[in-house]
Amino acid sequence: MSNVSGNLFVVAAPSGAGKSSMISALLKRQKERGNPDSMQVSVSTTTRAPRPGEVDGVHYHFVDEATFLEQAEAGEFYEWAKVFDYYYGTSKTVIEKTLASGVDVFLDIDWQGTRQVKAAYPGVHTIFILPPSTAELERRLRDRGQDSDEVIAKRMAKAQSEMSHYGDFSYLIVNKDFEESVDNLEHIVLAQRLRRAKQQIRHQDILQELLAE
Ligand SMILES: Nc1nc2c(ncn2[C@@H]2O[C@H](COP(=O)(O)OP(=O)(O)O)[C@@H](O)[C@H]2O)c(=O)[nH]1
Ligand SMILES: Nc1ncnc2c1ncn2[C@@H]1O[C@H](COP(=O)(O)OP(=O)(O)O)[C@@H](O)[C@H]1O
Repeated sequence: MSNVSGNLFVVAAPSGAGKSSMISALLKRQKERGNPDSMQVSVSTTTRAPRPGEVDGVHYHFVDEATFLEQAEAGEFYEWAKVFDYYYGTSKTVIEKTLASGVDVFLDIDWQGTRQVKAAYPGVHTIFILPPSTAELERRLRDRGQDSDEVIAKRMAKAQSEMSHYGDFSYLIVNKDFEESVDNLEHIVLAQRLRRAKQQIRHQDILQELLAE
């Protein structure tokens, strides 16, 4: 177990901008570099139905509304929000344990959840992903081939208001060229990891000096 705690990152975007693909590509790169355990994506709980190919416990913890509200009432979520008619929430204990073990954690959450996380954890690094245009966003949602026309229309209708929250975030990536966008995400993550490690090592030095009589 590392004595340097992990960094918390929020990656938000309008649906279809590419955030899940970018996070997966970053995790794959880390694995290929022999660093597979340095970062994790938090698995949220949701009342949305699984899409074809989505696995319970891997993509989401899929629960019914009564279960979700019970968990929310019991304070089990770090943050939660209603997005596109469904509830979504982040488990508190998993985040705390993972960060304490020195692993960076990614939250793929919306702007409402981001506000709650910023209030609870001011050290969080927040990243917003924009598509190059709204026409391209719609193309990506269609090409993903996972949602009905009705669902896509609903997501497109909300995209503009979601994108209006980009100013709440510390970093902005326009996901045009995919590999370039993953490079940008990786640079942010590695720079913050280095910064935190330096800070924590320095804190240990200071503490040693103070206690060294
Ligand atoms: N607040 C909050 N938002 C979440 C959580 N999990 C997912 N979301 C957001 O809910 C929205 C819809 O997610 P999803 O149904 O997987 O669709 P997708 O983003 O198009 O793949 C996205 O903006 C996600 O970032 C969560 O735990 N909390
Ligand atoms: N830079 C890009 N250029 C073209 N297609 C992309 C790019 N980034 C992501 N995509 C595609 O767009 C679709 C939506 O991406 P996804 O990661 O599921 O978005 P989100 O998680 O933000 O909803 C997927 O089919 C993905 O392969």
